[in-house]
Amino acid sequence: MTDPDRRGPAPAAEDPWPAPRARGPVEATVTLPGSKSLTNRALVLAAVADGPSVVRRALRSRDTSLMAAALTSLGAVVDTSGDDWRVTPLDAAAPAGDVAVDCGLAGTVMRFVPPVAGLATGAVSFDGDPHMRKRPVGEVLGALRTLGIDVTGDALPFTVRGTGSVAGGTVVVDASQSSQFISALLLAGARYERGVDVRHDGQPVPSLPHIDMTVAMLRQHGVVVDDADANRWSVAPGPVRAVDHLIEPDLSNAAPFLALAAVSGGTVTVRDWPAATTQAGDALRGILAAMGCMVTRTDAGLTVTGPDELQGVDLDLHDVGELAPAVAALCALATTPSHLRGIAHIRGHETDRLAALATELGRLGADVTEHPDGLELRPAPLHGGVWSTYADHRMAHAGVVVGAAVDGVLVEDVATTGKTFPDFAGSWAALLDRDV
Ligand SMILES: O=C(O)C1=C[C@@H](OP(=O)(O)O)[C@@H](O)[C@H](O)C1
Ligand SMILES: C=C(OP(=O)(O)O)C(=O)O
Repeated sequence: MTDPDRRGPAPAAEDPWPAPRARGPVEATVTLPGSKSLTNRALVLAAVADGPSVVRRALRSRDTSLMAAALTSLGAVVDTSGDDWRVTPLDAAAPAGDVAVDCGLAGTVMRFVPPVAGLATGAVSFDGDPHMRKRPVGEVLGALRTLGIDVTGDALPFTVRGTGSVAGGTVVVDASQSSQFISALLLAGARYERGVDVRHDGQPVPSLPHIDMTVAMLRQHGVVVDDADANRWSVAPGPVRAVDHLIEPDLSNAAPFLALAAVSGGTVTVRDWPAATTQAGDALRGILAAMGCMVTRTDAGLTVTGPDELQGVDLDLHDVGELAPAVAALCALATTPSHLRGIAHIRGHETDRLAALATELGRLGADVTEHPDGLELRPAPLHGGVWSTYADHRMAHAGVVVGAAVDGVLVEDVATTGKTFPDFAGSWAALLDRDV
């Protein structure tokens, strides 16, 4: 299985990586790579569209390369040679043959590609990294069976046998573990004979902005989506118009960079911050302001200036759980207590993030309590030590944020950031005037 961007093109960092320390206020302007969520949606929509299209300034990272490879194996042509990726959609009539899809550790590949595989012809077997076999996908696979697709299995490894057409119809899923269950069924649903009508039944769906992103992008492709009622999304059958997308910078990956301003009392600007966006990372503006930062958006981008004393916060991060690792790192460095709640679902992310954050922050001296759905942190002096990342890019982000403020933090496998950010270590070290 191909895995070209596991380490990115940059020289491998020392492992464990001595996280560079901010010796004073960091003053920097950064240009971030494109959004993973936007790139992988744009690729899926291009693969089921009615003509060729271009994904401009696509993110080139492990997750997006795996998505491009997966769609290619289903019969789409994805030319990733330049910054703008050119996609020719898959031809349902042309047998893809029996192929294998590597999901790596990408939730978007494991959940968004099986509904597309039903539209190809042939047996498509899915597998991924060891931890990926533990991440939930059974609700999506059960829904696909209800919609008329032959699927064997309830977790990785599983097989989808596509026949080139899917009946579609109504399904009920419990998406309380991941919003991606809903997005997955909506993205390809217009191409099903009866479209798809998805209802959620269960505890509240997390990460709703990501479903809004899916719906907004479907509408850009001319797909009719009814999301007027809570917990119900209905996609009318019809063509998915080919549309070129320009990918915004990844605002969730902005978290560690803006956090650097917060912990060093410096000023960091992230260029090209969109004035309007469906990205969950936009919530960083409010979160950092609540922690005492000065946050301004101008034509130059989003600028954050850190306070003299970082304030703790009491926040429900249910909608923006992917920000939790970086925010937890900031809370551990704050001068007042914090409570992060509503994020039980992040136990099903790249690792059990609540357990991982409690363990790693605790190991460096943080006063942290792990709850079933969150973390409580009280001010405590932190010290250096090894920070394990559990193959989780956002655990690495949290580790380097702590390491910017505390001497002697050694971040294991910082290269795991290649999941969504090529050469993260190089970009981070450059801000702190250090070679990798
Ligand atoms: O659809 C997407 O692109 C994503 C949805 C969210 O997943 P969950 O709903 O599982 O939290 C988010 O955390 C993930 O990083 C990306
Ligand atoms: C949860 C995440 O990723 P995935 O798309 O693999 O679910 C994440 O990037 O924080």
